[in-house]
Amino acid sequence: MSAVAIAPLAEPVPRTAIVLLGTGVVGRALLTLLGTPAARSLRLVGAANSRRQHVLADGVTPGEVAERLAKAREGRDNLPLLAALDAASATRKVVVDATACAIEASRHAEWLAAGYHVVTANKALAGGHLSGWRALQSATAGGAVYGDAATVGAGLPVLSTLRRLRHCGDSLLTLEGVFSGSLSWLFNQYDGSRPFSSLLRDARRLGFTEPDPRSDLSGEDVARKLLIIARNAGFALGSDEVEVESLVPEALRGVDTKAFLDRLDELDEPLRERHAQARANGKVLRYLARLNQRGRARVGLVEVGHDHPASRLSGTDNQFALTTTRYHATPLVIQGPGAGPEITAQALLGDVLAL
Ligand SMILES: NC(=O)C1=CN([C@@H]2O[C@H](COP(=O)(O)OP(=O)(O)OC[C@H]3O[C@@H](n4cnc5c(N)ncnc54)[C@H](OP(=O)(O)O)[C@@H]3O)[C@@H](O)[C@H]2O)C=CC1
Ligand SMILES: N[C@@H](CC=O)C(=O)O
Repeated sequence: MSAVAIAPLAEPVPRTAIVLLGTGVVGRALLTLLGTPAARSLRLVGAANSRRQHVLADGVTPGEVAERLAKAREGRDNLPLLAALDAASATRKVVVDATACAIEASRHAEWLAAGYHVVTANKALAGGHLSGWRALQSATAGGAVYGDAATVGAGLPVLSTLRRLRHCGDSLLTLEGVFSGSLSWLFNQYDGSRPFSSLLRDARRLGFTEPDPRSDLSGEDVARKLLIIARNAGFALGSDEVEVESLVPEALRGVDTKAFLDRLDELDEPLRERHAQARANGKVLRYLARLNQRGRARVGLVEVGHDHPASRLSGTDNQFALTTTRYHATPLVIQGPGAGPEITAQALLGDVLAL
């Protein structure tokens, strides 16, 4: 039998072309998923970190991104990335934002208005000033989709559930829970036997914290999630309307990230005292977020009894208790791991595939 040469199949026009901003812990986990069969309908045409980018309209191999970026010349410009999306002739063009960069987030509305879908783990726009949220609402009116599942609960079905309830005429009355995976992980195991700073180093190493962990400890990241949920529920809540308790000592608020990381031990004594006080009261510490029926919002550290639902969480568990006009006798509770690169990347991939 003679061997028959089979001509390679012409590369089909991809249905969805994507560019990835951010190749940190979440971005890298997404690159891994882009190499799996689940992502076969997608073509990655560019990727960037804060300093460099690599663009190829014919397709970038996800597994080669790190090497390509390392070899690329220094310089960042989003225009070639958007041009690669246009040149791919795909049915859908998607910018995936896996950065924590406020400047990139400030461009989301502009990209949407230009017809690019945006899928984001970056909460800075939707959870920032109300004007940014309003700009997003106007920008999606043209049909481009804002994929935001990763911004709350690292992809737990919170926003999708809320939208579904609203679609049926239900309304959110109150919201309460633990919205931070890193703070959940920290307080679920902090018993005073190990310095808080040592646990925080582990949380950072495991990819649970924000690039600057002060975004978690200051309550800012939790406040953003509360704002995103509240706004999706129809509350036009301004970022200055959330009362936020910061766990970052005054002296560590203005220093740069490196200096902060070098001085983590300064967190230990104040938290040891809070923990001892809670224990003396027969309680445990949990960082809770609350929105009441009058729209009053607060995030902060609370002593809760052992009968409180948040006292029974483990790992990075988030917990969202939604009381609505129809879930009013007991709340609808969504609970599960709320931080980590792999689940967050999956939330991004899910939003891209859902387009
Ligand atoms: N970790 C988690 O569990 C979760 C994270 N998120 C969100 O995911 C996002 C990313 O988090 P994470 O991966 O942990 O953070 P990392 O710090 O690990 O990664 C951030 C990445 O963004 C890159 N970056 C910064 N500015 C720009 C820019 N202007 N253009 C392109 N790339 C840029 C950084 O570049 P460089 O490498 O050069 O520094 C880095 O690669 C954050 O918004 C976070 O809130 C959401 C849910 C859960
Ligand atoms: N740093 C965040 C990650 C997800 O948004 C958290 O701890 O929840």
